[in-house]
Amino acid sequence: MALKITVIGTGYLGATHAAAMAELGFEVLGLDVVPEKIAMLQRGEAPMFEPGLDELLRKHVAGIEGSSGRLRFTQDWAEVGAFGDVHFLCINTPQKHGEYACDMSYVDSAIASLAPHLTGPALVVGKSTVPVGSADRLARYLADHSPAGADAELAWNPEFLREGFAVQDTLHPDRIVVGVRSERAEKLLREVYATPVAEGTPFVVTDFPTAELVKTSANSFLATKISFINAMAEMCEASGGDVAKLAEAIGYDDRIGRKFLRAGIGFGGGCLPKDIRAFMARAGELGADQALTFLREIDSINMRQRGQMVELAREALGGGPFLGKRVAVLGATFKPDTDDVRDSPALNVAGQIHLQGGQVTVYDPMGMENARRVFPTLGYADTAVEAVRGADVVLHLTEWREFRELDPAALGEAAAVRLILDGRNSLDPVLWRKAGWTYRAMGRPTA
Ligand SMILES: NC(=O)C1=CN([C@@H]2O[C@H](COP(=O)(O)OP(=O)(O)OC[C@H]3O[C@@H](n4cnc5c(N)ncnc54)[C@H](O)[C@@H]3O)[C@@H](O)[C@H]2O)C=CC1
Ligand SMILES: O=C(O)[C@H]1O[C@H](OP(=O)(O)OP(=O)(O)OC[C@H]2O[C@@H](n3ccc(=O)[nH]c3=O)[C@H](O)[C@@H]2O)[C@H](O)[C@@H](O)[C@@H]1O
Repeated sequence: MALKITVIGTGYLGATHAAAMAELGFEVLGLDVVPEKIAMLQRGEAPMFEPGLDELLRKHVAGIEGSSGRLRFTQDWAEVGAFGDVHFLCINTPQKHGEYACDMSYVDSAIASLAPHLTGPALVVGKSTVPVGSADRLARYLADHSPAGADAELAWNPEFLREGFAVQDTLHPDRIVVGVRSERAEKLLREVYATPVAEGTPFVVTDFPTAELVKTSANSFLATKISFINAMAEMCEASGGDVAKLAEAIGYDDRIGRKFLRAGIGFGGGCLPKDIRAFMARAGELGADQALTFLREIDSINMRQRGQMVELAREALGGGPFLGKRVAVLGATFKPDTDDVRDSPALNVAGQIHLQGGQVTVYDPMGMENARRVFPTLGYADTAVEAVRGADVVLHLTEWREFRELDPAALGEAAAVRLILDGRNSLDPVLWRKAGWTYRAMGRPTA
């Protein structure tokens, strides 16, 4: 009989994981503590914008005409405890307020709610990104707080999906990593992931600390590539070089690779920034000073990029205060193809200029609702052209395809001054300059 799977926490990761598990043929029950999310999911609607997810939900959510009926959602812990053979934890692990460390309270609370309801045999599988050592602590908690007959066991299975590609990444991952303490746990996880493994996805079996560290080091490496290229952008800026050409040229070396070498306002989102900070905090606790010092530099280069963008805008406007200047901001999400504005470099830059007296108007194809909620005092427009109307400078801060397809000539009619700063190094300078715009990007020649 097919395994029964529960997914606890149905946000960006969990909603996708639940739908993907149903697609792989399992009976799935998702749980969240936010009633609005459950209500949306029960209607087959994703609680966020993620390409392809609504379609996958509608294909499987029970009660929707023509669906497989394999996917249901609930708020009832007893139902979840009794339902599953494998319980995936997809709970948020944000940065603690005012500290670098990871806030594990949401995961702790979810395990505390689940444990007493488990019926055996039950495998609880952590997917959240956590500080190394957490799985060991949670395994002990589970052993102490689940009913004896439940035979409950913990495994750790970090997730590597990217927002914007979440469905594809979940169904066809680069690799599957599992931290396990028994053959039973490994066997169950091999059963869960039999389809991608049969398609050739590597299945890496390891211990708890390694599984936890694989996740945080993978994100740290990605962050390192971005901060490296941003440091090179500074060198290019100082010497007249072109960081886009430099990235292309070094990227042809297979050992370096071309991905994650786009210079600009740096990385944001609900993961990379908080994950490297949590890694730093944990490195500090463990006395791993090299790791701490190294990651601190990656983080500070990244945060500096946002300030650099503000200074570039100030300089382009002739220096001095932003007071009375009209600034159009294209992009609010932390990257394209998502509505996620968590720790968004674009909103951060927009906010800094606004707080310094600039009259900022933001437009984003998908992130307007979330941006308005977290930054209600910024100005917002319904289209790119409206945002640009009367602007003294245009900042391109999230590289949506819609912005690459804009007609610079038409936009020029709306702007007061044809001045564009490309914070994502992804517009075509030739096209914009041809239409009479002054185009500037960090680490690129001025003309
Ligand atoms: N968003 C992403 O692309 C990826 C996220 N991750 C990791 O996955 C974890 C989850 O991240 P997201 O999905 O982005 O966060 P999220 O905030 O979108 O989703 C977390 C969900 O857990 C729910 N929740 C909180 N406390 C709960 C409790 N006690 N019981 C049941 N549900 C509870 C929340 O209501 C929320 O819906 C984090 O550790 C993150 O670092 C890992 C890889 C990719
Ligand atoms: O742990 C997580 O949650 C996830 O974090 C990242 O995924 P994601 O946050 O969706 O976004 P990325 O595509 O990695 O982009 C992160 C940030 O880096 C920026 N970036 C990316 C690439 C680049 O060349 N330059 C650059 O500034 C993006 O604009 C964005 O702000 C990782 O890529 C995933 O593998 C991981 O699972």
